[in-house]
Amino acid sequence: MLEARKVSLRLGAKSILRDVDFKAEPGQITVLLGRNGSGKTSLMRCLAHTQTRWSGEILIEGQSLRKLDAKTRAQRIALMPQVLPRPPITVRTLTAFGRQPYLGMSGRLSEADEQRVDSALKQAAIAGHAEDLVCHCSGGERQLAYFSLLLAQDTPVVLLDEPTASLDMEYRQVVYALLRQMKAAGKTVVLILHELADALELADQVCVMDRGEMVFTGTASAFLSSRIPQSIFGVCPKTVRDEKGSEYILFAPLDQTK
Ligand SMILES: Nc1ncnc2c1ncn2[C@@H]1O[C@H](COP(=O)(O)OP(=O)(O)OP(=O)(O)O)[C@@H](O)[C@H]1O
Repeated sequence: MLEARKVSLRLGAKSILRDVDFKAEPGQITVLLGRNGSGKTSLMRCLAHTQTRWSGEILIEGQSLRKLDAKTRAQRIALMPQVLPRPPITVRTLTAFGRQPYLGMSGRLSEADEQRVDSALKQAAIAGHAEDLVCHCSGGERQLAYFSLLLAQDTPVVLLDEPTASLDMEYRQVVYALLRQMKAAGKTVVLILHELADALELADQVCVMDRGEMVFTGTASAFLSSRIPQSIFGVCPKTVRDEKGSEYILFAPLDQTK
């Protein structure tokens, strides 16, 4: 469980977040939506404490985020950032970094750590590239390599900032399946997405930010019956049914719906 109470962030003269309340539950996928520049990444960075200049309160499993030391924090919360570095290290070495918060004085991976690295590589469907350099991976492979790192870190809370950006349909489905596995494992999963239809399909909870404020929190169906699609995203949801009777949500730009 991850909770933010009245979180605000000022950077210089700019007010980036204002009194944001946010709650994400274990065993659920919470999707954070909003237009470009609405404050999603800033909020996620505060939640992971990679941005430390926030005020208010953030609780992780009931404990104040500020009171946790860096090692404990890394055992509780993992962040996959929007921009993924391309270091000249292998995918296996990258994944092994996920075990760092658990290493003892020797700094060496135990047998159990090595097994966790192997299982994370397999789970993220990237074991076949374990010895490839991250800097030589394709965009999709790199995304899966960082998923493998996230899995190896074994935290109850995972935060992902646009984990499917630049991925093709096939890789996107792999990532969505991994997110569902994390949810089934009881993790608190929070992600930022721009694809509304995908977001609604995945989300147990939808949160919408606008100009640094949280303007909507609810289920996908509450989102669809609200004015948010029109007022924030300028689109109108339409339900279409295929010949087998399966329903899909499409979003038409407002000026095409008149
Ligand atoms: N370090 C900074 N200094 C000043 N302004 C910043 C800083 N970081 C972010 N901002 C501003 O904060 C606002 C919110 O940015 P943020 O990256 O959180 O938005 P976002 O909703 O994640 O956008 P996107 O969907 O484009 O990734 C933007 O106006 C951005 O310019």
